[in-house]
Amino acid sequence: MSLSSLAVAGHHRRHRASVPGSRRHRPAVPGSPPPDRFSSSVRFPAAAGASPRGPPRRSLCTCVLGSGGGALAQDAGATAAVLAGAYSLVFAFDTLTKRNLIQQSLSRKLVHILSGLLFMAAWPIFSNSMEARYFASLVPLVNCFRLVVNGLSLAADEGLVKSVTREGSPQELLRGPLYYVLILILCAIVYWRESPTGVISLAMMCGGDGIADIIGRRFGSQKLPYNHKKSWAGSISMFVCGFLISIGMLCYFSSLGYFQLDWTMTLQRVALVSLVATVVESLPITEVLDDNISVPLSSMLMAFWSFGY
Ligand SMILES: Nc1ccn([C@@H]2O[C@H](COP(=O)(O)OP(=O)(O)OP(=O)(O)O)[C@@H](O)[C@H]2O)c(=O)n1
Ligand SMILES: C/C(=C\CO)CCC[C@H](C)CCC[C@H](C)CCCC(C)C
Repeated sequence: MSLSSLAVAGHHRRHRASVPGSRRHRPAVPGSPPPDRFSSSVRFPAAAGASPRGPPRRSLCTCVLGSGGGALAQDAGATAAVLAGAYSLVFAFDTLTKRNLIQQSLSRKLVHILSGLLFMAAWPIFSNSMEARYFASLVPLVNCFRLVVNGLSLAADEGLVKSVTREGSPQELLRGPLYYVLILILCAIVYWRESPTGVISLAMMCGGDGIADIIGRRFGSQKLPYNHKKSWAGSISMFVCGFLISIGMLCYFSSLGYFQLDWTMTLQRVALVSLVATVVESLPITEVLDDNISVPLSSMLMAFWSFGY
């Protein structure tokens, strides 16, 4: 069964399992679109296993591990692989920073951009079991513990501190980076591959906010009238790149069959979410509320209102 067929089958299994009357419960009448406040915005495939591409094929995992390759083995392997990727990413940028090949501030932002987007891009390698999202959330959870242990100076991972902090002080790990991984856990568990809300929220936090910093620091001479710490260049780049990265990730998950969207409506909705997140990020509230909280939460609220799930 291909990834997309797995997604379709798994998706419908979850839908049948959802509680009647809950937002996620939809009558499993083959072919009928789910009741949705936005009517034609979302389409779910007709029936479990009835992949638009014909009879389901064996999954990659089943082919590799044999017919006994279970969801548990697949999820355990995927968790180990993504965790190794997380450590490798931080190690790579620590090495680049140590060799003075990139500045520490750029290293931090590239880790900010790549970590969450690559984590999200890895979601399809997990199985279609109900437990898959919890396996995936183990990766940011392990990094959460890593940040706390080093932030409290109970351990000394110099590479981590250098590649993800602004000034190199361990206590910094307990703010932006910690909020960041907590948002990853939240989106993986609450939204997973079933909702555009989580995908868009992470795209805005990782892609939009990260690029706003890179562009704003470099080209942000024209400051915003209500916040002289932020600039038009940074905010415009956040809106444009946040929009494009959100659409790109939605295309990615849609192409694998996790959801089918009415793209005319989706482009409008994502533009609205990107505008709201950009305005929130531009506000002079960073001292009170970190961007790694305000940007994803405002995106979540707007996306959930727009898409309805
Ligand atoms: N809309 C924006 C966002 C950021 N910036 C530039 O990027 C810098 C850092 O932006 P900020 O969002 O405060 O970064 P943080 O999320 O706090 O990350 P870091 O801790 O690395 O600063 C700002 O001082 C500013 O120079 C900008 O010009 N316009
Ligand atoms: C610098 C950061 C935030 C400040 O705005 C990002 C901190 C990133 C964490 C230290 C590491 C997070 C790793 C991800 C949970 C998993 C990435 C896996 C992927 C395959 C690389």
